[in-house]
Amino acid sequence: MSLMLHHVSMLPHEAVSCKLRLAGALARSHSFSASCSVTNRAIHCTPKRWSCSGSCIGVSISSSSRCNYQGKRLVRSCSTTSDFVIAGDGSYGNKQVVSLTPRLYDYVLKNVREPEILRQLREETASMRGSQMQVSPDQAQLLAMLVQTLGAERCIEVGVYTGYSSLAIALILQESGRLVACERDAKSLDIAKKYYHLAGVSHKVDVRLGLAVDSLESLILNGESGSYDFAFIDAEKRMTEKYFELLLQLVRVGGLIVIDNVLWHGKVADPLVNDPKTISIRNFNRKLMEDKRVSISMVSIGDGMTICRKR
Ligand SMILES: C[S@@+](CC[C@H](N)C(=O)[O-])C[C@H]1O[C@@H](n2cnc3c(N)ncnc32)[C@H](O)[C@@H]1O
Repeated sequence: MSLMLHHVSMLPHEAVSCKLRLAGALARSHSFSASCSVTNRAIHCTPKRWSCSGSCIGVSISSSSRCNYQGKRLVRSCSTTSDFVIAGDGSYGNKQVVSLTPRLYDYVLKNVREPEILRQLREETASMRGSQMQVSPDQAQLLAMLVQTLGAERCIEVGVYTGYSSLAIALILQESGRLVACERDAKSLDIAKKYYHLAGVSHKVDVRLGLAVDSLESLILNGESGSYDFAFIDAEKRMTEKYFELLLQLVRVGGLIVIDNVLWHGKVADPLVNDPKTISIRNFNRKLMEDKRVSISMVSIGDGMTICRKR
């Protein structure tokens, strides 16, 4: 199955640029790669594995010539400035939401005030196995902003890896602040600890090596329920609901619990993807929608984060 778009109104270099954008868009929205070619009048895109059924993509070459594919209204523009999407549900009108392209994301990253020590940690981690696990600089900045805005003193992180998000939090915490950092992998924790030391924040971080559930349960047993202001969940995805329940006990009313990877590379929205991790994230997102114990805001930053405020 392939997608063909007419581009009679485009200049040759625009068509080539559009071809690249389409291949990227298809790859991003469906988690697989697509090969595209440009002919005189059309761009042909052939995904290597077409997993799109009920909700498919439409693509617009310019704002005036829009191509709806299989009757749905999710639109990607190949304008030279930006891509955008429109909700498939017509009740949202024609509200256009900007969609990140590599160029636009580079722009976002250029507008992140990343502390030098975080940049060093990110660069050291970049060559390591699992480097894609660390939160993005824009996510880390948002986490730090939430902690600062909340005036948080007591924080918990579940899933430290080499410490990028925990260091961002520790850096913004007041001197009297404390971050309980839960991680089961000693090797990656060693790197995190090295950077806490280099950044002069070791005294703010209480590292807990071991299974996060055990660490959280020990905090509860220690009588610390309701005493934390902020928590960030970024560990084993099938355990997210368990972490959330424990953290809901540990966080005070008005405190925040932020959950990472709620969009799971877009797989949560693809009914044909039903692996255990995707199902568990999808189920968790659905439950959270109904959970009256928290106010929620799902934010499409990084791989998607949901911010929950305990009521
Ligand atoms: C996505 S990474 C965390 C990335 C980190 N927040 C950052 O920004 O660099 C997930 C981490 O959770 C850890 N992890 C997974 N399951 C865990 C568990 N049951 N208990 C503690 N840590 C766990 C993994 O070892 C891994 O380092």
